[in-house]
Amino acid sequence: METSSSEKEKHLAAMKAVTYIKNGQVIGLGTGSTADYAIREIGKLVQKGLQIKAIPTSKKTQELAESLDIPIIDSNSVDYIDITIDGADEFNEDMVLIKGGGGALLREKIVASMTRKQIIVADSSKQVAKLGLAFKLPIEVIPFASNYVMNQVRGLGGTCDIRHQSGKIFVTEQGNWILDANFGHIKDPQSLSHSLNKISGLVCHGLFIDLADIVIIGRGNEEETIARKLS
Ligand SMILES: O=C[C@H](O)[C@H](O)[C@H](O)COP(=O)(O)O
Repeated sequence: METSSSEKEKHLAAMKAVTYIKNGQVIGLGTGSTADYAIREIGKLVQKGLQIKAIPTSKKTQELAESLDIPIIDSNSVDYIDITIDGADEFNEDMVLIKGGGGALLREKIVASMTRKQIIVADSSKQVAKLGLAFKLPIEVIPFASNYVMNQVRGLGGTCDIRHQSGKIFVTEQGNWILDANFGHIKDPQSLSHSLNKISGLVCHGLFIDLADIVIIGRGNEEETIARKLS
């Protein structure tokens, strides 16, 4: 499975993250290659007797969890989630994230909002001094509104492309489209988030602000933990 140093770093971060899980908790399962390492580790712990219930953030994650016999529950059956372990495409020193590279940002943001302790796992390449330069900001839109939203994004100083996959428009699990928006260096994520949230037809954007409680970064042969607040 581990083919490169970044895979090793993802694995290290994921292994550390699962140590936060306690018996009886409701666990949010993120989406992506880093979250997958944590899900596989949770599967091993479940086989050894750990009792948890899990809420997946995508069909792919649900399928992986089910294949490992991790019990799945409906997101509407609980009022909160104890711990979620998820990845990120970028994060900065303020623990502001860009997510959505895999197109799962909407369910990921809902799950993060329901979560008491959101743990982000990442390899060291995801840590950036300037958000938005290396990775474009994913924006989920209702297809009917895509041209309108693109014009509004232009008005905010960004350019964007409709995401394609295998020559076709990428459709999210909610039936929406993703715009990958380039704002250059996102100097004021709060302000941009606020402006984006006001656009009709824009369902969700990939800026996660004040949602991460802990970021665990794999760095070489070790992992490093950054915590936003004590709990
Ligand atoms: O939509 C996808 C998610 O936001 C992922 O958590 C993000 O893209 C990071 O994925 P990976 O761990 O594969 O780099």
